[in-house]
Amino acid sequence: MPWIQLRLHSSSEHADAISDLLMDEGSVSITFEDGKDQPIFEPKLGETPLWNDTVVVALFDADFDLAPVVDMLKSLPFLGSELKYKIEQIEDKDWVREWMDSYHPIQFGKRLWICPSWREVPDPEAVNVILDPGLAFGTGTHPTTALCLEWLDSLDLAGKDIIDFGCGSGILAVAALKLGAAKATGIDIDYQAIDASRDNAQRNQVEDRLALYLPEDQPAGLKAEVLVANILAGPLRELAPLIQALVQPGGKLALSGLLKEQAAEISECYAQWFDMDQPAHKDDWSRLTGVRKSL
Ligand SMILES: C[S@@+](CC[C@H](N)C(=O)[O-])C[C@H]1O[C@@H](n2cnc3c(N)ncnc32)[C@H](O)[C@@H]1O
Repeated sequence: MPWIQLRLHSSSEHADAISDLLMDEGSVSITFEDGKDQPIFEPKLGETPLWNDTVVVALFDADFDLAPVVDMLKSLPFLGSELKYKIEQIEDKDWVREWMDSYHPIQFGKRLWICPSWREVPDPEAVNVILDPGLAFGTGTHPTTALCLEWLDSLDLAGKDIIDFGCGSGILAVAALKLGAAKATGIDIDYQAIDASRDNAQRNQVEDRLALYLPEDQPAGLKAEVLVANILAGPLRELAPLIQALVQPGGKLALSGLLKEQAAEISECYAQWFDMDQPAHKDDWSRLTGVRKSL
């Protein structure tokens, strides 16, 4: 069945109220979009922050008369006759099929592939991680994850233990295990990430070598030979004393999730414990690596 879609510009303050009114009027679905390019990094758990310029997108059945709805919106004091809106016909599509079609196997470095379960594995001899997009962050399509996967592929992980700090979907821990790591520990503040990591480890038959913890449950004295953390510059800075203590002397560190302009500051911060390398870049993002000094 085709649909009609009403798009209108609003603010973070009024978007929820408009959404409720449009649902009352008969909209079958509402989504919010960024009206300008204002990325929202790392919302706190339980928070759903909106953009200053939020576009409310409401979907209606194709035969729905939108004129009274637009009149109602124009009568709202916070929208008024200046209301910026657009009405579009939406052709009917198999949206699930469309979404699935947009995911393909991706190669990272020389040996590693991340493959959605519904695709054929391009190279059965490669190190293949089967992973479907889900609620937790980490499919490999984001440059910050890609930088970590390329780094893991470049290491000799055979027999090593690794910590994936901020494990999200578990993609890095599972990839490390499939690349030969003996055991991995995933840590995340989000229950959904712990569940997703467990599911992805099971799908890849490495669950017996993956331990998962919320930070408060993490064992005392935990240390590993390799640590990877893809969690944005703010937490990397704040958690530096904690993160450095998780790496054994001579152990390897990779930090990702920082923008190019943040790399020098974060590198300097970790240089008190690690011999830091030059950053690697992908798009606007940087990855820092280093080796733990024997302090
Ligand atoms: C950008 S995602 C990275 C996911 C995955 N490791 C990847 O590389 O795609 C960051 C993850 O770090 C988690 N996180 C954020 N702050 C954290 C903290 N203080 N301690 C542990 N995990 C944290 C988030 O819940 C999220 O799952």
